[in-house]
Amino acid sequence: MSLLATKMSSDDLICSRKMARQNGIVQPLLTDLYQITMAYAYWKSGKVNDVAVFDLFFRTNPFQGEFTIFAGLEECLKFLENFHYSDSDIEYLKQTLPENIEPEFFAYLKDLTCKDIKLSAIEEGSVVFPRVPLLRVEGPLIIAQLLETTLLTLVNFASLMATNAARYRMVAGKHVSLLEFGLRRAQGPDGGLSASKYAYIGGFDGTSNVLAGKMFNIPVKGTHAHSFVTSFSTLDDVSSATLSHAETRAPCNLLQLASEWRKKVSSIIDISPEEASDGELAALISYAIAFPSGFMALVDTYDVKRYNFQGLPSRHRQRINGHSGYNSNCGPNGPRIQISPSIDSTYGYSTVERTLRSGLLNFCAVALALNDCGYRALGIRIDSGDLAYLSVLARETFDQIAREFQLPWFSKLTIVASNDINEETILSLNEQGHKIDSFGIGTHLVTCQRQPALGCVYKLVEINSQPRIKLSQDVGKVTIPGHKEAYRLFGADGHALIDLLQRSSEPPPEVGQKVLCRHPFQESKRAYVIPSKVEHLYKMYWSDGHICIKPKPLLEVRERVQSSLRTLRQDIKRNLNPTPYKVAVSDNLYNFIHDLWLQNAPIGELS
Ligand SMILES: Nc1ncnc2c1ncn2[C@@H]1O[C@H](COP(=O)(O)OP(=O)(O)OP(=O)(O)O)[C@@H](O)[C@H]1O
Ligand SMILES: O=P(O)(O)OC[C@H]1O[C@H](OP(=O)(O)OP(=O)(O)O)[C@H](O)[C@@H]1O
Ligand SMILES: O=C(O)c1cccnc1
Ligand SMILES: [Mg+2]
Repeated sequence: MSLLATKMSSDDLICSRKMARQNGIVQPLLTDLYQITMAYAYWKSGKVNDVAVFDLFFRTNPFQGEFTIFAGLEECLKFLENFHYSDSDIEYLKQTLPENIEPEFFAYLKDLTCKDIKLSAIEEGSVVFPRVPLLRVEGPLIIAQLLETTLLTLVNFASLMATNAARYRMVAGKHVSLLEFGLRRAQGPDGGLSASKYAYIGGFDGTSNVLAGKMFNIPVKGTHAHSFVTSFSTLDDVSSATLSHAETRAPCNLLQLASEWRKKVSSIIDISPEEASDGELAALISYAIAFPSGFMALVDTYDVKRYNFQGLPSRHRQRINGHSGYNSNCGPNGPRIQISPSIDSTYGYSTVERTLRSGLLNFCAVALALNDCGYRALGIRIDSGDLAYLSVLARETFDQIAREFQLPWFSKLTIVASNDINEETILSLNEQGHKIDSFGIGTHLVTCQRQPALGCVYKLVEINSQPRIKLSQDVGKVTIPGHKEAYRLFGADGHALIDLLQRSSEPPPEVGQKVLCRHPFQESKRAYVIPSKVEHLYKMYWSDGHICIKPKPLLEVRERVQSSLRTLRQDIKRNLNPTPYKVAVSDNLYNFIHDLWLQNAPIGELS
């Protein structure tokens, strides 16, 4: 990956690790009012010593998929560690809650910590499935209840984002670089920061978000914007054209060199230099002088819309799909690129042609001038038009130049594509064939446009050792009661086969031993499984007032996502109509659920 990236010294790395701290707004008051009013009502009704078990789980996988990535655990642990109402929090609550609240309740809140809470969880970065609790919170009812909203907000978006990012990684393949460019379009500053963190965990390679880079030690990368190009009008805008040669340090006039190269290249790729924008050339020269070793140019500024046809109805714009006219051939004066006829040729140049005529020509001229000064350009970014078609044309141009001037590295220049990209766009680009090395993705990724919430819930499943069930007309919403364990059973081929929930009092399933796995609600759906491997999904992460298992660094969580995804069969991960992964309960738990269900469901009377 060769986008312009910042360099970090080891001091910086230490500093950024120290900075990997709890987001400042995560604190006990980041909750719903009803948690605190319930806490008071529990306290008033003598429930201070009640002990509860809550499960945090979701009911459906997002994005019409059949898997989810669990994320947010590290933040949950930091939240438990720092849980404490400050004096000003207490003061605020005194002013906000009704006047009849007894002062002793505030004294109780003031001393509240999570020291009596136990938190068991699935490892962060694991693939997870509906109904299998991601977190199990045990401890005093009041404090366990007070944690609900904050734990949900920490897990819901994190898991949704990590899943979204993992899906982009799956469709893009492992050799394409994925950059998160979403901060400007995210759901506010905190949404943007979380999106950068969990996009990285899900498989993105870097972010343009500088604070995320500093706080979480994520590689920060980027190119430049259209405004940089449009701020230059003529070649006179190049204030200083001198660049020291990389090795000899001799002064080189980049403006002169680039202008000469533009003439030479234009004859080779059959584009007239008069058609290229001088302002754009001035901008690219200036950027190259600022970053001679990191020259990455946005080449689509002067496209048909911006240059010639402002306000043209969109139906007249260059449209996507269906291009077939790209291929290179050799003309009478040497190699040529054949440009396909533009769809809206009646209106002048299409985006495709304009991008080639101006941006690409100017880029090649500056890249070749930089080469004369001992530097290698990095590549281009395309942010409009038919990304498949343009990337192929750009690569062909690079290949032509590589051949013509014996510069093999020119063929390997990076092509970055951006502009409203989503999963479907990448799938479609793959189908069409493209030469893109890197996708810059913002809006669809960070806003999770296809599904904006995961829908994790936090349900009471046991109180004072008594199971609790929440009934619903909708069977899918009936909770699975009691203190449970979760196991992942692997099949003979090594893939994960089924997740099994059991009562904690039951012995764990064993390798090679037949286990009856039952659908939690449909009696006839059951199967025997002889696991080749059994993975106990829960570990205790928080107990006795401290973190028991240190959260792994982000990079390891990121690797965990990929290794966990590899345990899933391909048909469960496929984009279209994936096969559902099975989640089952043991026979014992099945009977327990249904006995409790009958006990709790009143018998109606017909009249
Ligand atoms: N070859 C392609 N196949 C499928 N989708 C594509 C292809 N090329 C681009 N796209 C997508 O098509 C959409 C094009 O949107 P839009 O018409 O707004 O862009 P544009 O024509 O470049 O205009 P603008 O200059 O305003 O950005 C984007 O979402 C882009 O990601
Ligand atoms: O399209 P997204 O997936 O949201 O990716 C981020 C977008 O943000 C930038 O555009 P913007 O028009 O804000 O600025 P620019 O001048 O750099 O293109 C960038 O060029 C992308 O188009
Ligand atoms: O660096 C970039 O190219 C970038 C950053 C944010 C948004 N769009 C593009
Ligand atoms: Mg843009």
